[in-house]
Amino acid sequence: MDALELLLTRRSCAALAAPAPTGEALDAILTAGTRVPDFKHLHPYEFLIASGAGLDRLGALMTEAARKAGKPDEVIERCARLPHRAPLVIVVVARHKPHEVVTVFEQQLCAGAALHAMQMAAVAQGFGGIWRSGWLMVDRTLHAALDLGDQDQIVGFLYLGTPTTAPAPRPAVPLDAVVRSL
Ligand SMILES: Cc1cc2nc3c(=O)[nH]c(=O)nc-3n(C[C@H](O)[C@H](O)[C@H](O)COP(=O)(O)O)c2cc1C
Repeated sequence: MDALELLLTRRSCAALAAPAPTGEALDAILTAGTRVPDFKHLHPYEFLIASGAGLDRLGALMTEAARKAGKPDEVIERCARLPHRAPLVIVVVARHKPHEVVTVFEQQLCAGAALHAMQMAAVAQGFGGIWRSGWLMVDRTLHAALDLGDQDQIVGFLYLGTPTTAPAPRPAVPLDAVVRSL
């Protein structure tokens, strides 16, 4: 797919089924995540991959986080199923690298860019995906369970798989609503 066409027509897809990207396709996706703009090349990110039994493990950690957070029963019960909305979930983490110039925020932006680059690399290979967040993205119990430090931050859950429905084209944002000449 032409790069500009991909950028101008991209859609997320929440309706995802097997097969998930594996092997060389998955390697290309992960590599795309490492090709993003990265001030001082700190690679301030980590990609945690869950598929198969890994989805169950991630769901169990989310369930435990919901329990510890005192969430209502229906929220706790739903957590185990959350990761199973796609055959592959990549938890994208901003892994803080202490640096005298590059701030925590800049490192988080880099990790967010990595997430989107991976989503686009998946689409370019015929797969689909969606960037998800929610309260679990900022829950420190889940962070600790994933062996993340206090300065680390999950920036999103990238759900990937094969689209079961083709998303409709998205209405264009009028440029004059978001662009201003200085
Ligand atoms: C930081 C971030 C967090 C998001 N969290 C969610 C989410 O938890 N659930 C969801 O349905 N969409 C979420 N979205 C939006 C979807 O990723 C997607 O952009 C949206 O469904 C619109 O589809 P489109 O990308 O094709 O326009 C999030 C987007 C961003 C950038």
